[in-house]
Amino acid sequence: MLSSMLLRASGSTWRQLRAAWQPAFAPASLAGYLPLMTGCADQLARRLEAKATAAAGATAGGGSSVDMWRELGGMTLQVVGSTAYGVDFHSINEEDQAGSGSGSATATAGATAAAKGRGDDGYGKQLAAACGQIFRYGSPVHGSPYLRVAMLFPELRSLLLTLAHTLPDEKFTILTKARTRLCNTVFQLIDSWKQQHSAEGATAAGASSGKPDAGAGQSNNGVGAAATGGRGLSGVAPGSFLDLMLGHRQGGGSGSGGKKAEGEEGVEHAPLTDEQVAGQVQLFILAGYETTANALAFAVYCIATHPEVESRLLREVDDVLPGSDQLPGESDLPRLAYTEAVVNEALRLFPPAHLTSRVVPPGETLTVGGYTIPGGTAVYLPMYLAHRDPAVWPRAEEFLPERFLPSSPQYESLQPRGAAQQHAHAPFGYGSRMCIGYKFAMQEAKVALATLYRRLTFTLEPGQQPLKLVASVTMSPRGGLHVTPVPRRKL
Ligand code: HEM
Repeated sequence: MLSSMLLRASGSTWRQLRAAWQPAFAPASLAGYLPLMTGCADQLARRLEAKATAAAGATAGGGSSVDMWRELGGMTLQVVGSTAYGVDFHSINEEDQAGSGSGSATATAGATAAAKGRGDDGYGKQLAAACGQIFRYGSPVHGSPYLRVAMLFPELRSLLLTLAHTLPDEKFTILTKARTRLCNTVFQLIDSWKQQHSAEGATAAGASSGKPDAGAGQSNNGVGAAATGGRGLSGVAPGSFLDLMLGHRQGGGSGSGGKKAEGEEGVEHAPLTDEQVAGQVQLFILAGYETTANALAFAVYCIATHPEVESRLLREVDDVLPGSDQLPGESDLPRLAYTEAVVNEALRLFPPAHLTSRVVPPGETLTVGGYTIPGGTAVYLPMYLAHRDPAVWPRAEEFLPERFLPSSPQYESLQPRGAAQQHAHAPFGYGSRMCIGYKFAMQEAKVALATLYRRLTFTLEPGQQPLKLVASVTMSPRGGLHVTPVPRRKL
């Protein structure tokens, strides 16, 4: 499954996969995900608010410390997991299930109810459990020693994998079992999707063998139903990433899944196989869960250490969302300009994807800073360092969201300088391999901050400043981010 993922693909396979991904990030699809994003953030906000209030009542004046990085991880996993598979992922702490449903009809609560009604609750739990084990035991830090050695010596990777499969240790066994469970569950979902669509008169046969399912178009446009919990007979919600992928391979018919990618007009790609579809859905979660959680945790840290930024953010949030239970809607997004600037500036100082790479095309050379690099060489681009380069960024080490706020009087004086100016801010990379999910991530981060800060502020626990970092595939706060949530209003 891993070998068929967009991230690892190249050449025409990469173009084929990238085209299949595009519809999931079209404006209509993003608008459809919005209620799920705000619903999950609201669920987390209410849980933290209730926890803080209970703790303050128990010990007069005392608060309740939480690891905000972990909490945000539960929320972003719930968002990408539910969006990806179209089933409720149950990854925000179970405690809040009771508390969340009452105040607002959150999308998640709706999806949960729908899932229970349809008996597909089990899918979400199975997928979430398998993903959890894959994240843990697939990482070089917590996983098998084989993975650590493979990270140090990438050229030995295939040999080490063969060895690991022949003589597996306990952690590798857990990882392979979790991957098998995940694959089986996804294939069940794909089969049920096919059954539903063939029951609707479509021809769903042949895709696994690589044959197009021509003419099996779905009639609904699907967008938004993933978020509202409306779902087809199959248990896969229309408008979810899985639904869009399956629709895409049916030759342009299904929902927004049939749209061609930008610049792809006239280009025909072979339909994706079941295995390729399953691989993309898994990558959607892998790529979108921890990166966005880290970005949000870094933003919370930056806000907590800059009271003037916090005051301005709260003013904007209160202005845009004046109603006591109001969640951000599509028309509110352009009005959350300062919130977006806060996310961008946090991404500059703390880019979760701190490093990316390119390979100089074989047979060509690349000249950088007076050095000539031969073809076939891997070149690493350290975004963390580039984002703090004082030759490029005025007041490089300071947290100043006004850099990203054109209406601010400080804007001009804070812009990056020199030849690198155009790509100086690159938390999502650049060029044709730029992060395909960046609009999804920015929308989620922005509405999550607005929804959380509408109810709460966060005070850092002693010892959290300066922030300690750990960098592996992504960069995250070392040991989490420990804060006390402070409710903004009396309950
Ligand atoms: C704050 C959150 C995120 C950050 C910081 C981030 C960052 C990045 C970076 C730096 C790259 C490599 C770009 C390059 O080499 O030029 C990348 C690639 C990618 N990202 Fe993201 N990402 C985030 C969220 C997401 C989300 C939410 C998704 C999907 C739902 C996603 C899916 C992908 C995929 C599929 C690729 C590979 C694209 C390709 O190779 O064509 N990312 N991301």
